[in-house]
Amino acid sequence: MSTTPEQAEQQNTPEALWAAETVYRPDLFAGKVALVSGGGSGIGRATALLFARLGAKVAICGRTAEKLDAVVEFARARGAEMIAVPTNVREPEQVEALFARIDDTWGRLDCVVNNAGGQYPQQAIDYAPKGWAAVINNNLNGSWYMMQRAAQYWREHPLPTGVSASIVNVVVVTERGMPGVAHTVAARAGIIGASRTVAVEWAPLGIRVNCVAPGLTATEGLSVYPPEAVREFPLANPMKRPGTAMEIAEGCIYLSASSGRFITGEVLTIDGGGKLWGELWTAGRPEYYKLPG
Ligand SMILES: CCCCCCC/C=C/C(=O)SCCNC(=O)CCNC(=O)[C@H](O)C(C)(C)COP(=O)(O)OP(=O)(O)OC[C@H]1O[C@@H](n2cnc3c(N)ncnc32)[C@H](O)[C@@H]1OP(=O)(O)O
Ligand SMILES: NC(=O)C1=CN([C@@H]2O[C@H](COP(=O)(O)OP(=O)(O)OC[C@H]3O[C@@H](n4cnc5c(N)ncnc54)[C@H](OP(=O)(O)O)[C@@H]3O)[C@@H](O)[C@H]2O)C=CC1
Repeated sequence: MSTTPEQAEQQNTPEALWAAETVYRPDLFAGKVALVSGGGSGIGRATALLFARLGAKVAICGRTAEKLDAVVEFARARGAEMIAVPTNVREPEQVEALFARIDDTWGRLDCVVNNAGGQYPQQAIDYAPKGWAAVINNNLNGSWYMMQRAAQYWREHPLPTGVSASIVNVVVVTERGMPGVAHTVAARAGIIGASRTVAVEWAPLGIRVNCVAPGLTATEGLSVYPPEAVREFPLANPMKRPGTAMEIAEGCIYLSASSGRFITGEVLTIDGGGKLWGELWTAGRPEYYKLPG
């Protein structure tokens, strides 16, 4: 990769993220509360720290308490208000407890970035039913439980007139084939479809619902991909580099902030042009598709 794993790791440290340049003004989210799932690492951590830098009170969730605690400790040491709520988004009762904790702590919620997710690379023809179900449960059902609970929260606790609530679902690019991850493409296409429909149903509640579709992004999440796939990842887009967690975070902020106030039901693709050109073999390139020489 033109961005090496070491460079990606350096860009993704909390220190580097906190110091990274941003176009946004520091009080953009003053008085507002944001929830970021999967906030203990990668894109979720970058988004949570950016919300915090811009004045939001932030709740982060994920399954691993240690990862969340490290982010919270870092942010609090810099004056931010942040809480960690260990949560498996696949479990509706844990999602319920998460929203109760936010309500008890701040009595308000403005923005949800529904970023938690994951999959594993394998040729689709070999997926075990349990593996397909795990990915669908994580990325379709888990994301849905979070969206639905957020909407219920805003139905019970409407924001002041003129202030919209925002849900941003982090998905994948679904317009093109993505060999090796058909299960996640299916799950995320479901979330995109649901988002377009509830963007209409929930507009009367003042809720905007959008998606961000990252292209290949250098995070610790890429460690599950085989080395031959990772070597080819620069071929995934015409810019011939992976995106950074900060580049995806800034897109999530754009849709969450007042900059997104007339945008709902949309998918913002941040992929360096990858859906227009490039090759992505997440489980390695099969013999049939090997290039001559
Ligand atoms: C446009 C460009 C897009 C680029 C896309 C490609 C790049 C994308 C990158 C990312 O999204 S990285 C960020 C996300 N991080 C991850 O994906 C890593 C985490 N992944 C996981 O945690 C798992 O994949 C999971 C399935 C989501 C975890 O669920 P769970 O804990 O319930 O699963 P397991 O108990 O581990 O496994 C259940 C079941 O799943 C099958 N399975 C799991 N891993 C594999 C594997 N590596 N190979 C084949 N099959 C797998 C298997 O059936 C498991 O059952 P058992 O065999 O264990 O009984
Ligand atoms: N990096 C990339 O190239 C791309 C990433 N994406 C998507 O972006 C999102 C962030 O990925 P990225 O930052 O790269 O990778 P990470 O693996 O760093 O982030 C995924 C986060 O989600 C959390 N998570 C996973 N499953 C659950 C669950 N069931 N409940 C709660 N939290 C969960 C993980 O924490 P824990 O394991 O502790 O629960 C982790 O913090 C994911 O949805 C990913 O699929 C989409 C396209 C490309």
